Amino acid sequence: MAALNMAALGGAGAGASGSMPMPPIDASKFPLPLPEWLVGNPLFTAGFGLGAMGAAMSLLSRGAAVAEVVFRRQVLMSLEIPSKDYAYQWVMQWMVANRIHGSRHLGVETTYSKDAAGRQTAAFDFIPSPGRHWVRWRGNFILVDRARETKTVDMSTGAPWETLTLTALSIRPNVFQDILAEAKQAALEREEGMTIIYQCYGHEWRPFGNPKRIRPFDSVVLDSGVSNHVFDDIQDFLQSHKWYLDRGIPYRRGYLLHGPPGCGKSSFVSALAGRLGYNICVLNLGDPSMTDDRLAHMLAVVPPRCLVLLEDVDFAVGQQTPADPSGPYAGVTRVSFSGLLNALDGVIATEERVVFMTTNHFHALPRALVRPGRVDLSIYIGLASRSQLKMMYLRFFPGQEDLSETFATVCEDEGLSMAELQGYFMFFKNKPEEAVANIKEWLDERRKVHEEQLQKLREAEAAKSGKAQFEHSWKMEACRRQC
Ligand SMILES: Nc1ncnc2c1ncn2[C@@H]1O[C@H](COP(=O)(O)OP(=O)(O)OP(=O)(O)O)[C@@H](O)[C@H]1O
Repeated sequence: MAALNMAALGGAGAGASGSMPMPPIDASKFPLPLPEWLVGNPLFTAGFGLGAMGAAMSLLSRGAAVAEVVFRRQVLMSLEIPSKDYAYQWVMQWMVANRIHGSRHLGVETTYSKDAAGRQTAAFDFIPSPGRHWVRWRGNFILVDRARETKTVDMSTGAPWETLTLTALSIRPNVFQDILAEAKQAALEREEGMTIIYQCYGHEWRPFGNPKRIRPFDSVVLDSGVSNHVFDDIQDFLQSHKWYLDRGIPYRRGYLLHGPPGCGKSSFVSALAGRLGYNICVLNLGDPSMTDDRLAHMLAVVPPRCLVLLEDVDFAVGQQTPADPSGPYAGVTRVSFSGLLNALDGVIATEERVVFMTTNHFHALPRALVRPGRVDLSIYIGLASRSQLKMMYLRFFPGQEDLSETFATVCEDEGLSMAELQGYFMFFKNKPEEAVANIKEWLDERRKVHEEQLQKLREAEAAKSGKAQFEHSWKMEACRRQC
């Protein structure tokens, strides 16, 4: 077809350049006898010559295309990495580290961090924008094509699908394995000493913010022995995969941390994850877009080496159906209580996971939720005990054993949460004596505030019951009149 077109063009061209003298054709060289008037016609000879050139060029271009295919197949090799794959982000960062060549189209990724003095600094990383880029790596030139799908998007995130295609000469067959290994190693090093917090976006887990520095295990001060008890339990679980499999027991473990607010439930999960070298997937049952199906799905696709943290698990209690209009959280939550039970330990529940649940309302939890299989270990994390008061004081003011005793004696029966204590100590950085000297006054003030809050609550309750009583008597009166 291309050849025909060229010939046709050639003919037209010949017409246009008809004034150029063309050499006469030797009629004896044609396989078929041509009439004399045609052989001597300059238009015919010019068209014939151009047609032959067109055919030759078409052959050449076909040959080049075939040669390219052969070259690509034999000499080049390529690797496709879809954006859904873990390696995608690793390779993007690898490109940043290895500098991108040959492109003026770069994107910027800004990261904020704080130095030791609390100053905020911003760092810019140039990432490859969609298009072709060259990366020089260990003497090899790698062509990277970042292609963005324009017609379809990832329904779970709304982001367009993307693919990275790496192309390299195949003289080094392991080049891609080496690149992936290096990119993965660099990613692991970046994450070392860090905890990644994952949140769900649509139907997948994505890192939330920058990785956080690991919280030291002993920075969460619990009553004596509690931290180590949980740590030993989870260590034992993580080493018992085969034991569970051999006995046909689903390989999963559930922990429930309960107690008043601000006593360290979430902080403890974070410190525990850091000590185990795990990351955390946070699930929020109060998320209005969370449904029973989505909850089950998210628990099924938890990334490796992650603890799942289900905060305020009492949120789903009382919710009969996902959209129960009479449920206590009507219009707020969509996860039904039975949906939660099934996701944790029902037919659809998946294996291989560690779930931490937290609640401030342990007594509101039905037994179906706290039974073994869903909750295997339940731990009370309460208000500051004497030993916690002392330890917390010593964390802020190391070496002040005597003062820590005095401090603990004053606060012992006050029902302080660790969060309150932390807030108090922040006022007295490096002033251990002042922290002790001011504590009585602070406690008096705190009692006064609590008393005021309690009074307001009582008044609100009284107003509510008064209104209810009035409504009740009004209805009774209406009923009596009707009768
Ligand atoms: N036991 C503790 N040891 C050290 N710090 C603590 C402890 N408990 C709480 N804190 C501090 O108090 C703050 C709140 O703690 P955290 O969120 O872990 O409490 P929580 O029990 O999960 O509260 P809530 O039930 O309201 O979610 C954090 O800044 C944390 O550092």
